[in-house]
Amino acid sequence: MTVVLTLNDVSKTYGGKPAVSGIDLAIAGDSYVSVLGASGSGKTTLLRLIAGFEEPETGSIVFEGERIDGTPAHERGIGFVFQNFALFPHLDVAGNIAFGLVNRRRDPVRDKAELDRRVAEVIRLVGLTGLERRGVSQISGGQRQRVALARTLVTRPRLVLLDEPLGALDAHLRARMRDELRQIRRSLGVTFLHVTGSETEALTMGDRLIVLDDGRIGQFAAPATVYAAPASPAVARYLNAYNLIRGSRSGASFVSALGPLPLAASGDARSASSNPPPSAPSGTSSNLGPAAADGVYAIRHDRIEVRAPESVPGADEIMVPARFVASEYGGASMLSFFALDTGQIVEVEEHLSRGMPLSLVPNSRYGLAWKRDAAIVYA
Ligand SMILES: Nc1ncnc2c1ncn2[C@@H]1O[C@H](COP(=O)(O)OP(=O)(O)OP(=O)(O)O)[C@@H](O)[C@H]1O
Repeated sequence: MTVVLTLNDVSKTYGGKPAVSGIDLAIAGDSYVSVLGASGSGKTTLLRLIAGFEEPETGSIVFEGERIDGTPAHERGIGFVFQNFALFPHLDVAGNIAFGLVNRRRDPVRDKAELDRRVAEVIRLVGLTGLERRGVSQISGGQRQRVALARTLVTRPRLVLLDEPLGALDAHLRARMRDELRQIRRSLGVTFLHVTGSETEALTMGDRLIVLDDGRIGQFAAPATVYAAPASPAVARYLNAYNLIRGSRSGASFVSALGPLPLAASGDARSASSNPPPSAPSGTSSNLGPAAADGVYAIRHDRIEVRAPESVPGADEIMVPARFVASEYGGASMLSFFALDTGQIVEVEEHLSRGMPLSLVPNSRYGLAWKRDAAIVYA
């Protein structure tokens, strides 16, 4: 792996409050890296530090072998695309794309033929052929997004920072642009560092996924690894795919307000006990049940099966009673909400390709069953 960007112990505070803290990171060349995290977790700050719009208070940033912290943004050779594309309204599509190449301080392109060739090349790449002379107010949101991308790519950066680039687009266009962004990146062999608040986008786009947790790196791994084995309850929470139950580990059980949840026999249990005890983030404790204990039991939405309340669980299973509240039909899957006897709401995702789920009656009681070894215990 060739490393294109390294951050060593990078920190930044605003008014004494940490925005990012002690970030260590090595990003491979020719890769797509997504950055996921809650609002305020430091995603934009991280990009601004790399771009050069902010300077770190500690640590160093190395890009293509050269230390760049302290270097002005326009001399770093790093491209960026932001959510509000900030195109020049008085210039047409080609004019917007050419602008940066003509006006950059280092190595401006003044030769008309060379300029036209490079602009045409990138217009073809992002699929804007035929729209070169349109004003940017006369094209669609998706096309404007492509102009913003083209304007960056035409300068041939080795690294492009994208801050919620698809945030302004409608759901259909967003899904299409995800695929296009991946293809464009691959064809150029550049590295994309893409910030998003959407777990779906983060999981589908990146070859690797960084989860930021309160200004620190919560996990940096392949999306499938993060999804299957989140490093902490905070990471699991951002994925929006796990039910989290608070309690503590006691021998072969996890003791919660629901009662003891037996754990898988040793060897099967997936435990994240090497992680520090999770802290209770303010304002979210109701998602975790009673706040008495310092451990967390995580069970993925799609690992739970809904059964008749009187059914008997297998020896390797757990079953808890719950009251059905409501369902959301999602096309390929059904998301159902159940209230446990503790009042905590649990989500169950059933893939409809596996057959039609039980037809559920609101306020009726059911059994929620899962394999003991499907749980992840942070304790
Ligand atoms: N210019 C600033 N002045 C003061 N505080 C700031 C500034 N920029 C960011 N912060 C604070 O730093 C922290 C990290 O902010 P940042 O914008 O990086 O988060 P984010 O993950 O990008 O959030 P969002 O998803 O809402 O855009 C937050 O607590 C934020 O309030």
